[in-house]
Amino acid sequence: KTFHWPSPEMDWIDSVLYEQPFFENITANCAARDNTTVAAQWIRLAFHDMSTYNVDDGTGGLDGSVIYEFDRAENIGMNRSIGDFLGFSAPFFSLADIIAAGVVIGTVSCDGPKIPYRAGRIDATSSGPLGVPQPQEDLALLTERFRKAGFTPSEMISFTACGHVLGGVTQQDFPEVLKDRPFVFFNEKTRLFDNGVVTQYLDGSTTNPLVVGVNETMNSDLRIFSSDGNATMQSLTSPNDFRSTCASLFERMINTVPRNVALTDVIDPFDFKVGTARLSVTDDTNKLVMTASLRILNPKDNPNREVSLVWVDRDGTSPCGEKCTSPATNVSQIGTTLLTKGHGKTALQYTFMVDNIDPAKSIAKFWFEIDEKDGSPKTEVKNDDGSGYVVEEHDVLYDVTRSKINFSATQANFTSLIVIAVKDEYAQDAQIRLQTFNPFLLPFRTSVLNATLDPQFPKAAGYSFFSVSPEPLTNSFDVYYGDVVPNNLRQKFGLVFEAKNVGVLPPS
Ligand code: HEM
Repeated sequence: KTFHWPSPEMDWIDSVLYEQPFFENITANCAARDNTTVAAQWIRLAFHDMSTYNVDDGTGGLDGSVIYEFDRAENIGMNRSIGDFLGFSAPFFSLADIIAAGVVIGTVSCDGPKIPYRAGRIDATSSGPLGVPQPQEDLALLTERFRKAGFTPSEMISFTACGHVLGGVTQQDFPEVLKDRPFVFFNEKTRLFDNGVVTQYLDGSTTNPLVVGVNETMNSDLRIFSSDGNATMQSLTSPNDFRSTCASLFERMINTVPRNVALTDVIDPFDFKVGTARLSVTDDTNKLVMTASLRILNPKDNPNREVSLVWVDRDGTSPCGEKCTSPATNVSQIGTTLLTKGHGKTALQYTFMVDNIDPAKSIAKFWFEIDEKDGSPKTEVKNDDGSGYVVEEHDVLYDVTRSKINFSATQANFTSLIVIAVKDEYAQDAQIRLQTFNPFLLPFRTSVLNATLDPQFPKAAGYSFFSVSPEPLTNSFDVYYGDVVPNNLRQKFGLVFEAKNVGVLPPS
């Protein structure tokens, strides 16, 4: 299981799911918030976003339209968690994709089952139709709402039971349901994922406010759970069956997308993952430097292992004898809860820095060698087709050595200066354009900016340096040489966080 490198798209999505602490930290260990849990808020948000689906014409579904629907009565309380989803998106990773990832990551953070994840959702640009089931509605209307969203009457029961495993009812949102307390969990015995919502309902001990509330009209869980004489609820008493039922219904929920949207294959953690190979110009030696990384899944415990990056230059030869070999400069254990608990895997990340690269010959291709130092043959990691990792671009580089990012004291804001190195022979009259992406403002913003020759950076190693400052909170960009058309794309998905110079924004 590996992608054909380079794929900045797969690299990024995989890292949000399996490597980065930032998103999962919000829900780590089934974190509590606003009386409930973050995971419960995320799952409810996804459900409400998905509820605009119309199975009859294949429109709506999980499409991020919820951001245009916060003022609806059916979405009361929904905007409490939307801020959690900002900052992770990219032109190929929509708000809807990260909301879907929230279901997968949130569920696992509360010890729930692993849910397969696909990306590729497309964000709506306006609100969808009404359609979220509400507690005061009668059984016929609730059943119709679930049918319209693609669920049978029996699935409606299981799905609602699974949805109401985590979290509960907030009085401020539903004063008709809760009269005398600020909040009640659907299952008061645990905040974690189990089937108490089913067993307590069946044995009569439940405190679920949508079952035993004083206001019968609002007891929608009771109406739904009992709608087939409890047959479906009785089929969910085995904890394992319940987990797998919920995993597949949550998977259906996050994969309910408009008919014209094609989701990717399931994105499981890759066995070997090669990160971005970033070439830039050193600031003092007139040479190039390249950083790269290799993640190994489920490595044996072996402190003697040696992992090297092997490379050849653009003459197809090697300036260091038979081949150039650079040992890893660092190794660290990485992995989110979704990787470790969800998939039962561990991972080691090896990072590399090749310096002193002759700019005239650069690096044409690299691969990795893993030597366990136990007499077994070395493992070569050479892309999915065995061809090695080919560095295509040498003339227009995202120069992370000169680029700079400035964070505000709280880290809530940041600006950047992005520097692009252009080979001198292409620099004269060059049109360097950045298509930038800001995933912190809703709806997300794309802009096209011109980078201009920057006199503060003298020519070096045969390159001239162009720079531009994107709007604050821009997290990523694509670099074009000429007009913004596919053929002119030179650097895909540069992250401003790769900039080597980190500064502080003056207080505003
Ligand atoms: C007839 C169907 C349903 C009705 C009428 C309904 C209604 C409600 C209500 C009134 C609340 C309390 C929200 C608040 O106080 O802010 C709630 C919470 C919740 N619902 Fe549902 N729900 C239904 C089905 C589902 C389904 C299918 C899911 C599936 C994912 C789901 C997920 C959740 C979650 C996770 C919470 C807890 C939110 C929190 O603690 O912040 N619900 N639901």
